[in-house]
Amino acid sequence: MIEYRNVRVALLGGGTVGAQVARLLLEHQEEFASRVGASLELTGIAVRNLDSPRSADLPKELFTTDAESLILGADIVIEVMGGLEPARSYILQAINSGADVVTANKALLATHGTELFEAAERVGAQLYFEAAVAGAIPIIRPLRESLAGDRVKRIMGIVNGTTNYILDKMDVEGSTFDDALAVATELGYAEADPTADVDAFDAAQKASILASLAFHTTIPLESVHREGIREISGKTVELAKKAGYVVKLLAVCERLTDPATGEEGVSARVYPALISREHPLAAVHKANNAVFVEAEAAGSLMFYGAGAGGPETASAILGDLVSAARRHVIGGPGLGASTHANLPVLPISAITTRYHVTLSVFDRPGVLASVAEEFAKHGVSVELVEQGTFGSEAVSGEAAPTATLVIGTHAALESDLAATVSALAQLDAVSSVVSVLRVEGA
Ligand SMILES: NC(=O)C1=CN([C@@H]2O[C@H](COP(=O)(O)OP(=O)(O)OC[C@H]3O[C@@H](n4cnc5c(N)ncnc54)[C@H](O)[C@@H]3O)[C@@H](O)[C@H]2O)C=CC1
Ligand SMILES: N[C@@H](CC=O)C(=O)O
Ligand code: NA
Repeated sequence: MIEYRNVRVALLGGGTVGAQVARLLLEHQEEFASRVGASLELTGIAVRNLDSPRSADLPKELFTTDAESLILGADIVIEVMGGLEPARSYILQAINSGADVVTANKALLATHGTELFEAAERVGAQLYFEAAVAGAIPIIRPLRESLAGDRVKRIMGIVNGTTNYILDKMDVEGSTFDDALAVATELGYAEADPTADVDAFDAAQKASILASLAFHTTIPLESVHREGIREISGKTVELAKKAGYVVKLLAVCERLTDPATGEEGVSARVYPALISREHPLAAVHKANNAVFVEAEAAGSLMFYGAGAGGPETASAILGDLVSAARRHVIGGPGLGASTHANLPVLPISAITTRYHVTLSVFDRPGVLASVAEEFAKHGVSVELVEQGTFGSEAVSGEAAPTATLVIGTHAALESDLAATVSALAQLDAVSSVVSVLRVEGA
Protein backbone atom coordinates (compact mmCIF):
# COMPACT_ATOMS: atom_id res chain seq x y z
CA MET A 1 0.00 0.00 0.00
CA ILE A 2 1.26 3.50 -0.79
CA GLU A 3 2.14 5.57 2.31
CA TYR A 4 0.85 9.14 2.15
CA ARG A 5 1.62 11.98 4.49
CA ASN A 6 -1.35 13.50 6.28
CA VAL A 7 -3.30 16.64 5.52
CA ARG A 8 -5.16 17.56 8.71
CA VAL A 9 -8.78 18.53 8.19
CA ALA A 10 -10.88 20.19 10.91
CA LEU A 11 -14.65 20.18 10.49
CA LEU A 12 -16.66 22.95 12.15
CA GLY A 13 -20.30 21.78 12.27
CA GLY A 14 -21.80 18.29 12.37
CA GLY A 15 -25.40 19.04 11.28
CA THR A 16 -27.22 18.27 8.02
CA VAL A 17 -24.16 19.02 5.86
CA GLY A 18 -21.31 18.43 8.34
CA ALA A 19 -22.36 14.89 9.30
CA GLN A 20 -22.45 13.91 5.61
CA VAL A 21 -19.07 15.52 4.90
CA ALA A 22 -17.57 13.47 7.76
CA ARG A 23 -19.28 10.25 6.67
CA LEU A 24 -18.13 10.51 3.04
CA LEU A 25 -14.63 11.58 4.04
CA LEU A 26 -14.26 8.56 6.34
CA GLU A 27 -15.93 6.11 3.93
CA HIS A 28 -13.78 7.05 0.93
CA GLN A 29 -10.48 7.70 2.70
CA GLU A 30 -8.42 5.57 0.28
CA GLU A 31 -9.91 7.20 -2.80
CA PHE A 32 -9.31 10.69 -1.45
CA ALA A 33 -5.71 9.77 -0.62
CA SER A 34 -5.00 8.57 -4.15
CA ARG A 35 -6.70 11.64 -5.71
CA VAL A 36 -4.80 14.08 -3.53
CA GLY A 37 -1.51 12.27 -3.05
CA ALA A 38 -1.84 12.55 0.73
CA SER A 39 -4.09 11.12 3.42
CA LEU A 40 -6.89 13.40 4.55
CA GLU A 41 -7.06 13.04 8.31
CA LEU A 42 -10.28 14.23 9.89
CA THR A 43 -8.93 15.55 13.19
CA GLY A 44 -12.27 16.44 14.75
CA ILE A 45 -15.79 17.80 14.39
CA ALA A 46 -16.71 20.90 16.39
CA VAL A 47 -20.37 21.03 17.43
CA ARG A 48 -22.48 22.95 19.89
CA ASN A 49 -24.01 19.92 21.58
CA LEU A 50 -22.13 16.58 21.77
CA ASP A 51 -25.33 14.60 22.29
CA SER A 52 -27.41 15.86 19.35
CA PRO A 53 -28.66 13.14 16.98
CA ARG A 54 -26.69 12.89 13.69
CA SER A 55 -27.75 11.76 10.21
CA ALA A 56 -24.66 9.49 10.06
CA ASP A 57 -23.01 7.02 12.42
CA LEU A 58 -19.72 8.77 13.27
CA PRO A 59 -17.01 7.93 15.85
CA LYS A 60 -17.92 9.66 19.13
CA GLU A 61 -14.29 10.56 19.86
CA LEU A 62 -14.18 12.91 16.84
CA PHE A 63 -16.68 15.32 18.41
CA THR A 64 -15.64 18.33 20.44
CA THR A 65 -17.10 21.63 21.57
CA ASP A 66 -13.65 23.26 21.47
CA ALA A 67 -13.55 24.64 17.92
CA GLU A 68 -10.57 26.93 18.54
CA SER A 69 -8.17 24.12 19.55
CA LEU A 70 -9.32 22.09 16.54
CA ILE A 71 -8.54 24.99 14.17
CA LEU A 72 -5.04 25.47 15.61
CA GLY A 73 -3.74 22.11 14.40
CA ALA A 74 -5.43 22.09 10.99
CA ASP A 75 -4.11 22.42 7.43
CA ILE A 76 -7.65 22.84 6.07
CA VAL A 77 -10.71 24.02 7.99
CA ILE A 78 -14.21 23.23 6.71
CA GLU A 79 -16.84 25.59 8.10
CA VAL A 80 -20.40 24.21 7.95
CA MET A 81 -21.75 25.75 11.15
CA GLY A 82 -23.66 28.56 9.51
CA GLY A 83 -24.40 32.02 10.97
CA LEU A 84 -22.16 35.08 11.09
CA GLU A 85 -20.49 34.62 14.47
CA PRO A 86 -18.52 32.74 15.61
CA ALA A 87 -18.11 31.43 12.01
CA ARG A 88 -16.43 34.69 10.90
CA SER A 89 -13.94 34.68 13.79
CA TYR A 90 -13.15 30.99 13.35
CA ILE A 91 -12.48 31.45 9.62
CA LEU A 92 -10.22 34.44 10.32
CA GLN A 93 -8.42 32.39 12.97
CA ALA A 94 -7.95 29.54 10.47
CA ILE A 95 -6.67 31.86 7.72
CA ASN A 96 -4.28 33.62 10.09
CA SER A 97 -2.90 30.31 11.30
CA GLY A 98 -2.05 29.39 7.68
CA ALA A 99 -4.94 27.04 6.88
CA ASP A 100 -7.03 27.05 3.70
CA VAL A 101 -10.78 27.27 4.32
CA VAL A 102 -13.77 25.58 2.71
CA THR A 103 -17.18 27.04 3.58
CA ALA A 104 -20.84 26.65 2.62
CA ASN A 105 -21.78 29.83 4.45
CA LYS A 106 -23.37 32.20 1.91
CA ALA A 107 -24.76 34.46 4.65
CA LEU A 108 -21.23 35.05 5.93
CA LEU A 109 -19.68 35.49 2.46
CA ALA A 110 -22.38 37.93 1.34
CA THR A 111 -21.97 39.96 4.54
CA HIS A 112 -18.25 39.77 5.36
CA GLY A 113 -16.81 38.34 2.11
CA THR A 114 -14.54 41.31 1.40
CA GLU A 115 -12.93 41.12 4.85
CA LEU A 116 -12.42 37.34 4.57
CA PHE A 117 -10.98 37.46 1.04
CA GLU A 118 -8.62 40.29 1.96
CA ALA A 119 -7.44 38.38 5.04
CA ALA A 120 -6.84 35.29 2.89
CA GLU A 121 -4.95 37.28 0.24
CA ARG A 122 -2.71 38.88 2.87
CA VAL A 123 -1.39 35.51 4.04
CA GLY A 124 -1.68 33.63 0.73
CA ALA A 125 -4.50 31.36 1.96
CA GLN A 126 -7.44 30.18 -0.15
CA LEU A 127 -11.15 30.40 0.53
CA TYR A 128 -13.30 27.86 -1.33
CA PHE A 129 -17.11 28.14 -1.38
CA GLU A 130 -18.67 25.97 -4.10
CA ALA A 131 -21.34 24.73 -1.66
CA ALA A 132 -22.46 28.27 -0.84
CA VAL A 133 -24.38 28.71 -4.11
CA ALA A 134 -26.73 26.12 -5.62
CA GLY A 135 -25.54 23.25 -3.37
CA ALA A 136 -24.10 20.37 -5.38
CA ILE A 137 -24.13 22.22 -8.72
CA PRO A 138 -20.70 23.35 -9.92
CA ILE A 139 -21.27 27.08 -10.55
CA ILE A 140 -18.65 28.94 -8.50
CA ARG A 141 -15.73 27.17 -10.17
CA PRO A 142 -17.14 27.73 -13.70
CA LEU A 143 -17.54 31.44 -12.97
CA ARG A 144 -14.16 31.77 -11.26
CA GLU A 145 -12.24 29.69 -13.78
CA SER A 146 -13.96 28.27 -16.87
CA LEU A 147 -15.62 31.57 -17.82
CA ALA A 148 -12.77 33.81 -16.65
CA GLY A 149 -11.89 34.46 -20.32
CA ASP A 150 -15.42 35.40 -21.35
CA ARG A 151 -17.80 38.26 -20.55
CA VAL A 152 -20.91 37.23 -18.64
CA LYS A 153 -23.97 39.27 -19.65
CA ARG A 154 -26.75 37.74 -17.59
CA ILE A 155 -27.45 35.07 -15.00
CA MET A 156 -30.94 33.86 -14.26
CA GLY A 157 -31.49 31.07 -11.83
CA ILE A 158 -33.42 29.18 -9.23
CA VAL A 159 -30.94 29.22 -6.35
CA ASN A 160 -33.04 28.37 -3.30
CA GLY A 161 -34.16 24.76 -2.89
CA THR A 162 -36.66 25.37 -0.09
CA THR A 163 -38.74 27.96 -1.95
CA ASN A 164 -38.59 25.94 -5.17
CA TYR A 165 -39.82 22.94 -3.19
CA ILE A 166 -42.70 25.00 -1.74
CA LEU A 167 -43.75 26.63 -5.04
CA ASP A 168 -43.45 23.30 -6.88
CA LYS A 169 -45.65 21.51 -4.34
CA MET A 170 -48.22 24.31 -4.58
CA ASP A 171 -48.15 24.09 -8.39
CA VAL A 172 -48.04 20.31 -8.88
CA GLU A 173 -50.01 19.03 -5.87
CA GLY A 174 -52.01 22.08 -4.82
CA SER A 175 -50.31 21.91 -1.37
CA THR A 176 -50.63 24.77 1.05
CA PHE A 177 -47.62 27.00 1.66
CA ASP A 178 -47.31 25.92 5.32
CA ASP A 179 -47.49 22.16 4.62
CA ALA A 180 -44.87 22.41 1.89
CA LEU A 181 -42.53 24.44 4.13
CA ALA A 182 -42.87 21.88 6.93
CA VAL A 183 -41.75 19.06 4.59
CA ALA A 184 -38.84 21.13 3.19
CA THR A 185 -37.66 21.77 6.76
CA GLU A 186 -38.01 18.09 7.67
CA LEU A 187 -35.91 17.12 4.62
CA GLY A 188 -33.06 19.41 5.74
CA TYR A 189 -33.34 21.92 2.88
CA ALA A 190 -34.39 24.93 4.92
CA GLU A 191 -32.03 27.20 6.85
CA ALA A 192 -32.01 27.04 10.67
CA ASP A 193 -34.48 29.95 10.46
CA PRO A 194 -36.60 29.28 7.33
CA THR A 195 -37.39 33.01 7.11
CA ALA A 196 -34.02 33.17 5.37
CA ASP A 197 -35.47 31.03 2.58
CA VAL A 198 -39.07 32.27 2.44
CA ASP A 199 -38.20 35.97 2.51
CA ALA A 200 -35.42 35.39 -0.04
CA PHE A 201 -32.49 36.49 2.16
CA ASP A 202 -30.73 33.23 1.21
CA ALA A 203 -31.36 33.74 -2.52
CA ALA A 204 -30.23 37.38 -2.24
CA GLN A 205 -26.97 36.28 -0.58
CA LYS A 206 -26.40 33.84 -3.44
CA ALA A 207 -27.25 36.52 -6.04
CA SER A 208 -24.72 38.85 -4.43
CA ILE A 209 -22.01 36.14 -4.62
CA LEU A 210 -22.89 35.13 -8.20
CA ALA A 211 -23.10 38.69 -9.52
CA SER A 212 -19.82 39.70 -7.87
CA LEU A 213 -18.00 36.76 -9.46
CA ALA A 214 -19.71 37.06 -12.84
CA PHE A 215 -19.16 40.80 -13.27
CA HIS A 216 -15.77 41.01 -11.47
CA THR A 217 -17.06 43.63 -9.09
CA THR A 218 -18.39 43.84 -5.54
CA ILE A 219 -22.16 43.66 -5.19
CA PRO A 220 -23.03 44.42 -1.57
CA LEU A 221 -25.87 42.36 -0.17
CA GLU A 222 -27.84 45.55 0.62
CA SER A 223 -27.95 46.47 -3.07
CA VAL A 224 -29.62 43.21 -4.12
CA HIS A 225 -33.33 43.90 -4.62
CA ARG A 226 -35.23 41.25 -2.63
CA GLU A 227 -38.85 40.07 -2.62
CA GLY A 228 -39.83 36.77 -0.98
CA ILE A 229 -42.64 34.32 -1.68
CA ARG A 230 -44.91 34.98 1.32
CA GLU A 231 -47.42 36.88 -0.84
CA ILE A 232 -47.74 34.03 -3.35
CA SER A 233 -51.12 32.46 -2.64
CA GLY A 234 -52.61 29.24 -3.96
CA LYS A 235 -54.87 31.45 -6.10
CA THR A 236 -51.87 33.21 -7.72
CA VAL A 237 -50.27 29.85 -8.53
CA GLU A 238 -53.55 28.58 -9.97
CA LEU A 239 -54.12 31.69 -12.11
CA ALA A 240 -50.54 31.45 -13.40
CA LYS A 241 -51.09 27.81 -14.28
CA LYS A 242 -54.28 28.59 -16.23
CA ALA A 243 -52.38 31.25 -18.18
CA GLY A 244 -49.56 28.80 -19.08
CA TYR A 245 -47.03 30.00 -16.49
CA VAL A 246 -45.39 28.75 -13.32
CA VAL A 247 -44.29 30.92 -10.38
CA LYS A 248 -40.58 30.54 -9.49
CA LEU A 249 -38.34 32.47 -7.12
CA LEU A 250 -35.67 33.78 -9.49
CA ALA A 251 -32.31 35.42 -9.01
CA VAL A 252 -31.50 37.69 -11.94
CA CYS A 253 -28.08 39.31 -12.31
CA GLU A 254 -27.38 41.31 -15.46
CA ARG A 255 -25.35 44.04 -17.06
CA LEU A 256 -27.59 47.03 -17.80
CA THR A 257 -27.37 50.49 -19.23
CA ASP A 258 -28.52 53.03 -16.66
CA PRO A 259 -31.59 54.68 -18.31
CA ALA A 260 -30.78 57.89 -16.42
CA THR A 261 -27.10 58.28 -17.37
CA GLY A 262 -26.49 55.91 -20.29
CA GLU A 263 -23.57 54.42 -18.29
CA GLU A 264 -22.98 50.70 -17.83
CA GLY A 265 -24.08 49.18 -14.53
CA VAL A 266 -25.30 45.92 -13.10
CA SER A 267 -28.49 44.73 -11.49
CA ALA A 268 -28.90 41.90 -8.96
CA ARG A 269 -32.39 41.04 -7.82
CA VAL A 270 -34.47 38.23 -6.40
CA TYR A 271 -38.24 37.95 -6.75
CA PRO A 272 -41.03 35.52 -7.51
CA ALA A 273 -41.67 35.73 -11.25
CA LEU A 274 -43.75 34.06 -13.92
CA ILE A 275 -41.98 31.70 -16.28
CA SER A 276 -43.63 30.12 -19.31
CA ARG A 277 -44.32 26.42 -18.76
CA GLU A 278 -42.33 25.83 -21.98
CA HIS A 279 -39.19 27.36 -20.43
CA PRO A 280 -36.55 24.88 -19.12
CA LEU A 281 -36.68 26.58 -15.67
CA ALA A 282 -40.34 25.53 -15.39
CA ALA A 283 -39.15 21.92 -15.35
CA VAL A 284 -37.00 22.46 -12.24
CA HIS A 285 -38.94 20.53 -9.62
CA LYS A 286 -38.61 19.82 -5.89
CA ALA A 287 -35.49 21.25 -4.18
CA ASN A 288 -33.50 21.32 -7.42
CA ASN A 289 -31.74 24.47 -8.60
CA ALA A 290 -30.80 25.64 -12.08
CA VAL A 291 -28.61 28.51 -13.18
CA PHE A 292 -28.62 29.95 -16.71
CA VAL A 293 -25.53 31.88 -17.68
CA GLU A 294 -25.43 33.98 -20.84
CA ALA A 295 -21.91 34.91 -21.86
CA GLU A 296 -20.75 36.95 -24.83
CA ALA A 297 -18.71 34.21 -26.54
CA ALA A 298 -19.99 31.01 -24.89
CA GLY A 299 -23.66 31.81 -25.47
CA SER A 300 -26.19 30.21 -23.11
CA LEU A 301 -25.08 27.64 -20.54
CA MET A 302 -27.30 25.85 -18.06
CA PHE A 303 -26.24 24.29 -14.77
CA TYR A 304 -28.81 22.03 -13.11
CA GLY A 305 -29.02 19.75 -10.08
CA ALA A 306 -29.56 19.47 -6.34
CA GLY A 307 -29.45 22.85 -4.64
CA ALA A 308 -29.75 21.64 -1.06
CA GLY A 309 -29.57 18.54 1.13
CA GLY A 310 -26.87 16.93 3.27
CA PRO A 311 -25.05 14.51 0.91
CA GLU A 312 -25.58 16.79 -2.10
CA THR A 313 -24.02 19.81 -0.40
CA ALA A 314 -21.28 17.58 1.03
CA SER A 315 -20.31 16.68 -2.55
CA ALA A 316 -19.49 20.34 -3.30
CA ILE A 317 -17.60 20.69 0.00
CA LEU A 318 -15.53 17.59 -0.72
CA GLY A 319 -14.69 18.81 -4.24
CA ASP A 320 -13.32 21.99 -2.68
CA LEU A 321 -11.51 19.94 -0.05
CA VAL A 322 -9.73 17.92 -2.75
CA SER A 323 -8.64 21.16 -4.50
CA ALA A 324 -7.43 22.66 -1.23
CA ALA A 325 -5.60 19.48 -0.26
CA ARG A 326 -3.93 19.17 -3.69
CA ARG A 327 -2.71 22.76 -3.35
CA HIS A 328 -1.44 21.89 0.10
CA VAL A 329 0.53 18.93 -1.30
CA ILE A 330 1.68 20.36 -4.64
CA GLY A 331 1.57 24.12 -3.94
CA GLY A 332 0.42 26.71 -6.46
CA PRO A 333 -1.74 29.81 -6.43
CA GLY A 334 -5.16 28.12 -6.16
CA LEU A 335 -8.33 29.69 -7.54
CA GLY A 336 -8.35 33.31 -8.61
CA ALA A 337 -11.06 35.96 -8.47
CA SER A 338 -11.10 39.60 -9.45
CA THR A 339 -13.30 42.42 -8.19
CA HIS A 340 -11.64 45.35 -9.94
CA ALA A 341 -14.49 46.32 -12.31
CA ASN A 342 -16.17 48.64 -9.80
CA LEU A 343 -19.51 48.78 -11.64
CA PRO A 344 -22.42 50.74 -10.16
CA VAL A 345 -25.35 48.64 -8.95
CA LEU A 346 -28.54 50.02 -10.45
CA PRO A 347 -31.86 50.21 -8.57
CA ILE A 348 -34.84 48.02 -9.45
CA SER A 349 -36.48 51.02 -11.17
CA ALA A 350 -33.82 50.75 -13.91
CA ILE A 351 -34.65 47.22 -15.06
CA THR A 352 -36.71 46.32 -18.11
CA THR A 353 -38.91 43.23 -18.17
CA ARG A 354 -42.47 42.09 -18.92
CA TYR A 355 -45.27 42.18 -16.35
CA HIS A 356 -48.62 40.62 -15.50
CA VAL A 357 -50.84 43.03 -13.59
CA THR A 358 -53.95 41.47 -12.05
CA LEU A 359 -56.72 43.89 -11.12
CA SER A 360 -60.10 43.47 -9.51
CA VAL A 361 -62.33 45.90 -11.43
CA PHE A 362 -65.98 46.91 -11.15
CA ASP A 363 -67.91 45.24 -13.94
CA ARG A 364 -69.27 48.27 -15.77
CA PRO A 365 -68.91 49.89 -19.21
CA GLY A 366 -65.72 51.83 -20.01
CA VAL A 367 -63.53 50.02 -17.48
CA LEU A 368 -61.26 48.47 -20.08
CA ALA A 369 -60.76 51.78 -21.84
CA SER A 370 -59.83 53.63 -18.65
CA VAL A 371 -57.38 50.89 -17.61
CA ALA A 372 -55.80 50.77 -21.11
CA GLU A 373 -55.46 54.56 -21.08
CA GLU A 374 -53.28 54.50 -17.93
CA PHE A 375 -50.87 52.01 -19.53
CA ALA A 376 -50.66 54.14 -22.69
CA LYS A 377 -50.20 57.36 -20.69
CA HIS A 378 -47.13 55.90 -18.95
CA GLY A 379 -45.60 54.45 -22.13
CA VAL A 380 -46.24 50.80 -21.20
CA SER A 381 -47.33 48.72 -24.17
CA VAL A 382 -50.05 46.11 -23.50
CA GLU A 383 -49.62 42.66 -25.02
CA LEU A 384 -52.75 40.88 -23.76
CA VAL A 385 -55.85 41.43 -21.65
CA GLU A 386 -57.77 38.56 -20.13
CA GLN A 387 -60.95 38.71 -18.13
CA GLY A 388 -61.05 36.14 -15.34
CA THR A 389 -63.35 35.20 -12.50
CA PHE A 390 -66.35 37.23 -11.39
CA GLY A 391 -67.23 38.18 -7.84
CA SER A 392 -68.72 41.03 -5.90
CA GLU A 393 -67.53 43.69 -3.50
CA ALA A 394 -69.35 45.90 -1.05
CA VAL A 395 -69.49 49.53 -2.21
CA SER A 396 -71.31 51.96 0.12
CA GLY A 397 -73.04 48.97 1.70
CA GLU A 398 -74.23 47.63 -1.72
CA ALA A 399 -72.81 44.50 -3.37
CA ALA A 400 -71.20 45.60 -6.68
CA PRO A 401 -70.22 43.01 -9.31
CA THR A 402 -66.47 42.77 -9.95
CA ALA A 403 -64.30 40.98 -12.49
CA THR A 404 -60.63 40.01 -12.49
CA LEU A 405 -58.60 41.57 -15.26
CA VAL A 406 -55.12 40.31 -16.14
CA ILE A 407 -53.04 42.70 -18.25
CA GLY A 408 -49.84 41.35 -19.78
CA THR A 409 -47.32 43.95 -20.95
CA HIS A 410 -44.52 43.99 -23.49
CA ALA A 411 -41.06 44.75 -22.08
CA ALA A 412 -41.30 47.97 -20.06
CA LEU A 413 -39.12 50.01 -17.73
CA GLU A 414 -39.90 49.16 -14.08
CA SER A 415 -40.26 52.83 -13.12
CA ASP A 416 -42.92 53.29 -15.87
CA LEU A 417 -44.75 50.17 -14.75
CA ALA A 418 -44.66 51.30 -11.10
CA ALA A 419 -46.15 54.69 -12.09
CA THR A 420 -48.86 52.89 -14.10
CA VAL A 421 -49.79 50.66 -11.15
CA SER A 422 -49.99 53.66 -8.78
CA ALA A 423 -52.32 55.43 -11.21
CA LEU A 424 -54.45 52.29 -11.71
CA ALA A 425 -54.94 51.95 -7.95
CA GLN A 426 -56.51 55.47 -7.93
CA LEU A 427 -59.08 54.74 -10.70
CA ASP A 428 -62.74 54.58 -9.63
CA ALA A 429 -63.15 51.57 -11.89
CA VAL A 430 -60.45 49.58 -10.05
CA SER A 431 -61.50 47.86 -6.84
CA SER A 432 -57.94 46.64 -6.01
CA VAL A 433 -54.58 45.75 -7.51
CA VAL A 434 -54.49 42.00 -6.81
CA SER A 435 -50.89 41.31 -7.90
CA VAL A 436 -48.03 42.55 -10.04
CA LEU A 437 -45.70 39.82 -11.23
CA ARG A 438 -42.69 40.14 -13.49
CA VAL A 439 -42.44 37.72 -16.41
CA GLU A 440 -38.94 36.39 -17.08
CA GLY A 441 -37.48 34.23 -19.85
CA ALA A 442 -38.28 34.53 -23.55
N1 LIG B 1 -28.66 22.24 4.51
C1 LIG B 1 -28.42 22.51 3.22
O1 LIG B 1 -29.03 21.94 2.32
C2 LIG B 1 -27.37 23.50 2.86
C3 LIG B 1 -26.71 24.25 3.82
N2 LIG B 1 -25.76 25.15 3.44
C4 LIG B 1 -25.04 25.91 4.45
O2 LIG B 1 -24.26 25.00 5.20
C5 LIG B 1 -24.12 25.48 6.54
C6 LIG B 1 -24.59 24.38 7.50
O3 LIG B 1 -25.94 24.08 7.24
P1 LIG B 1 -26.64 22.84 7.96
O4 LIG B 1 -25.72 21.68 8.02
O5 LIG B 1 -27.95 22.69 7.26
O6 LIG B 1 -26.86 23.41 9.43
P2 LIG B 1 -27.24 22.63 10.76
O7 LIG B 1 -27.96 23.58 11.63
O8 LIG B 1 -27.89 21.31 10.43
O9 LIG B 1 -25.82 22.29 11.43
C7 LIG B 1 -25.00 23.26 12.04
C8 LIG B 1 -23.91 22.54 12.85
O10 LIG B 1 -23.00 23.49 13.33
C9 LIG B 1 -22.85 23.36 14.72
N3 LIG B 1 -22.64 24.68 15.33
C10 LIG B 1 -23.43 25.77 15.17
N4 LIG B 1 -22.93 26.80 15.89
C11 LIG B 1 -21.82 26.34 16.52
C12 LIG B 1 -20.87 26.91 17.40
N5 LIG B 1 -20.99 28.16 17.81
N6 LIG B 1 -19.85 26.14 17.83
C13 LIG B 1 -19.73 24.86 17.43
N7 LIG B 1 -20.60 24.25 16.57
C14 LIG B 1 -21.63 24.99 16.15
C15 LIG B 1 -24.14 22.73 15.23
O11 LIG B 1 -23.92 22.05 16.46
C16 LIG B 1 -24.44 21.77 14.06
O12 LIG B 1 -23.72 20.59 14.22
C17 LIG B 1 -24.92 26.77 6.61
O13 LIG B 1 -24.05 27.86 6.36
C18 LIG B 1 -25.92 26.63 5.47
O14 LIG B 1 -26.34 27.88 4.97
C19 LIG B 1 -25.41 25.35 2.13
C20 LIG B 1 -26.01 24.63 1.14
C21 LIG B 1 -27.06 23.67 1.43
N1 LIG C 1 -31.72 26.68 2.53
C1 LIG C 1 -30.99 26.59 1.31
C2 LIG C 1 -29.94 25.54 1.42
C3 LIG C 1 -28.96 25.63 0.35
O1 LIG C 1 -28.29 26.63 0.12
C4 LIG C 1 -31.93 26.24 0.16
O2 LIG C 1 -33.10 25.91 0.45
O3 LIG C 1 -31.53 26.34 -0.99
NA1 NA D 1 -22.50 24.91 -5.94
